[in-house]
Amino acid sequence: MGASTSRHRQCRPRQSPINIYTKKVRYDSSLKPLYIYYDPKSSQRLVNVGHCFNVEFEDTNDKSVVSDGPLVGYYRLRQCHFHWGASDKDGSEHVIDGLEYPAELHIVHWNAQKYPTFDEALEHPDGVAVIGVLLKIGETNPLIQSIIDSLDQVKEKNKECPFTQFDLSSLLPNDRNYWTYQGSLTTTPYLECVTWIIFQEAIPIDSDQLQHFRSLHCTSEAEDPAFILENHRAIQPIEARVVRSSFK
Ligand SMILES: COc1ccc(N2C[C@H](O)c3cc(S(N)(=O)=O)sc3S2(=O)=O)cc1
Ligand SMILES: [Zn+2]
Repeated sequence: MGASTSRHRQCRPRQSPINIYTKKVRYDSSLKPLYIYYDPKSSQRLVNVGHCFNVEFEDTNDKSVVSDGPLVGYYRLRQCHFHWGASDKDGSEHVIDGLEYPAELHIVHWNAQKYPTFDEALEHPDGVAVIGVLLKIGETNPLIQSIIDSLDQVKEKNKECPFTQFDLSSLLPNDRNYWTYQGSLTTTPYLECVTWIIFQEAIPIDSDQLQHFRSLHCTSEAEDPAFILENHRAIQPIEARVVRSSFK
């Protein structure tokens, strides 16, 4: 192994996303069920950030949180966003036994019990918790349609619009079995601060709804238009990590 490779391997040992190879997952009976409460009054706005769109939530209080599961303390809801592909053949970031899903929802929380601000939490290995929900092609998803109906207002990069009363908890799968591992942000600066919690059950989206995501612009109003055709990062080496499951 060359010096640069070994240096690379040593300095970024917990990158995301990864392929979850279910035969190598370790069932952990000490993993508790997740406690998730999202108050629809926490949702504030929809923002086109250039590489995706975020639903942003009020995170100056503890009205919307996740706790228990693999977590110590509670983590405050901050934003959720999606990753997708240029076609329905791929688009998820996490891959299950080599199977790529057409999209993936990320629900981002930060450790407000331990750290004073989100920016501070980003600097710590237990600072952020992201719930990942895989999406599969199926029936029209009414919750996602409520977002799509507002996407025209944020077509270009840096545009935002009010987005209130969004019931994010209705987007979660009924089955709460999950995998968990220590990883990173999947966008720059790839900070290794994330406890990943990936639900085993996928939720439905229809192909037309996904096509709407691809119509968003990665360019601002002042630039020649270009589209966010895809925004999923390639899988990363698992290194010395073990993925744990809450189920057998
Ligand atoms: C260093 O400054 C910052 C670092 C990160 C961020 N965020 C936006 C990122 O796009 C991003 C991507 C996340 S993902 N795909 O779930 O791993 S989570 C997340 S974020 O909300 O933390 C903002 C400022
Ligand atoms: Zn993401």
